Amino acid sequence: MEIQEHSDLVARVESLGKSYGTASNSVAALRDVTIGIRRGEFTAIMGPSGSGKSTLMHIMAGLDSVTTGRVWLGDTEITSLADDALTTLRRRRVGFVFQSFNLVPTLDIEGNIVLPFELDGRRPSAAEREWIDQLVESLGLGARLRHRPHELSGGQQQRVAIARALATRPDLVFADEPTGNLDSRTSREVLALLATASREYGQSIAMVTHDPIAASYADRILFLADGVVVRDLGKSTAEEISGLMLGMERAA
Ligand SMILES: Nc1ncnc2c1ncn2[C@@H]1O[C@H](COP(=O)(O)OP(=O)(O)OP(=O)(O)O)[C@@H](O)[C@H]1O
Repeated sequence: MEIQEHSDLVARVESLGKSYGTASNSVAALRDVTIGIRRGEFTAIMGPSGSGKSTLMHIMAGLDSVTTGRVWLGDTEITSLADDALTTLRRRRVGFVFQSFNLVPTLDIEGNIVLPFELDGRRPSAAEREWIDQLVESLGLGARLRHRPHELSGGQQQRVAIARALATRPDLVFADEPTGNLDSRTSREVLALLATASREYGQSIAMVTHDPIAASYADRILFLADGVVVRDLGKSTAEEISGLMLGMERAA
């Protein structure tokens, strides 16, 4: 039965192809990709520039359309959902953490963290409020709730973005180079927070990264090359990941 086979997957794509441009001038960003993101895991997506990482992430998050193939978020096939249904689904079931933090500058930290609820036209329930308070506490943001994003350091801003992404307990958090703008010490803190969210709260996370150290925090590492998944690794050290990347570059 399809549902049982895939019940441990929080997102999956089947025979996914994505091309940009016109027929005569077409770029194949993804070619016949079939892959699932496992529930409760922290998955890193790696690969050289132009290998299709962002395209895969955007399609799985319902931010971009497919050329061929099918996409599911949980049990919902999103491939043919109308825009408004997709927007609602994304708001309720997906969280995002970006390299550039993407906080709303005019809102204070509290306002940024509860924004996903506001956008969904509601306020957090008592249980959700408790969860948010717990997140704020564990991310060390308690003293900052009335501050604006520009008053915080980069690492603090990214912690706010993580709190916002986790606040609705989404099925899946997508993190796009979440440490790209942070120094190495702050990067490690942010990565440790993501790993903790996955380990302790069962949060599923898919993170695009170029950085072997960042990927070493993940439970699983998918490597893309030329629009195809070429390796699917379990937890690995930064050295193992670097070695593999070097080998792939030499083979290319
Ligand atoms: N909107 C677009 N229009 C045309 N081509 C695109 C578009 N977006 C991506 N591409 C092409 O698709 C391919 C895959 O791009 P993608 O951004 O997914 O790669 P990536 O692995 O995320 O790269 P990077 O690590 O540099 O961000 C590339 O050849 C890219 O030029």
